[in-house]
Amino acid sequence: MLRVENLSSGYHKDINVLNGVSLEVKKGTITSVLGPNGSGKSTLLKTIYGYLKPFSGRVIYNGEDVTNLPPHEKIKKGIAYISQEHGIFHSLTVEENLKAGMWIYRKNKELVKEKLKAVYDRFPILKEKRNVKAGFLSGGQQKLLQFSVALLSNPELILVDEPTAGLSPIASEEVYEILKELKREGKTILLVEQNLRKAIEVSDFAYVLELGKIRYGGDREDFERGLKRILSVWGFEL
Ligand SMILES: Nc1ncnc2c1ncn2[C@@H]1O[C@H](COP(=O)(O)OP(=O)(O)OP(=O)(O)O)[C@@H](O)[C@H]1O
Repeated sequence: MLRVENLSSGYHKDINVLNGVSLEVKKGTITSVLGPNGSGKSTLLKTIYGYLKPFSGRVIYNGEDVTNLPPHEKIKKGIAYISQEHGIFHSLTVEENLKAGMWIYRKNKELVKEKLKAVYDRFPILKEKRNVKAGFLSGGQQKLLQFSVALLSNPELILVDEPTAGLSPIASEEVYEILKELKREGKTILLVEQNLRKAIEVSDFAYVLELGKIRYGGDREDFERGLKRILSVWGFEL
């Protein structure tokens, strides 16, 4: 579904954060990108989504070269992005955030109502808090709202950047459950996650990124062999 070919990218000309990254995300899978802090995981998602223009390389989505499409065009193609911190407006209520996310459907009142109902059926807590400003929600509830806004466009592929960063263990568990549920619904997920044990548990494939290069890639059985050793070199326990 998604193929990243030899992607190089960064924030300043001449300073590469990604140095020729290649990877593949198969339809219906959860694929993780793991790696130490600063290895370029977030930069990779931002480049795939179009927030950053790559220096070289290509992003192929469903056979089409989408390398230079900006984010709003990526959404139309069926790609969504859930960033670490952004994506919701703290001064707007839950419902206002959802409505803002449905701006393009605003004239179709029935559709807006239907989509709101779908969100509230999936996450009843958001219905309960629909008139609360997003900034007053707990970290876990804000994450649910972020997922809900991203899902409004009915994406096929969701890029998710460290969804459990700063969350309590209980809220994190809820996020992993959402990821598994989305996979069961047929969505494809490219995940950057700090909790290696959990990332591997929910993933079909994983790649290890180090200093802007893919050092390793494999499926869950491979994790047990090579990957465990690589991760232990960084001092991570699995
Ligand atoms: N907006 C920015 N401007 C300049 N440099 C940046 C910017 N964002 C990240 N970088 C640099 O790019 C490199 C990779 O950062 P990135 O956030 O992609 O890493 P990461 O693997 O996601 O790390 P973490 O796990 O800490 O989030 C780092 O050296 C970082 O300092």
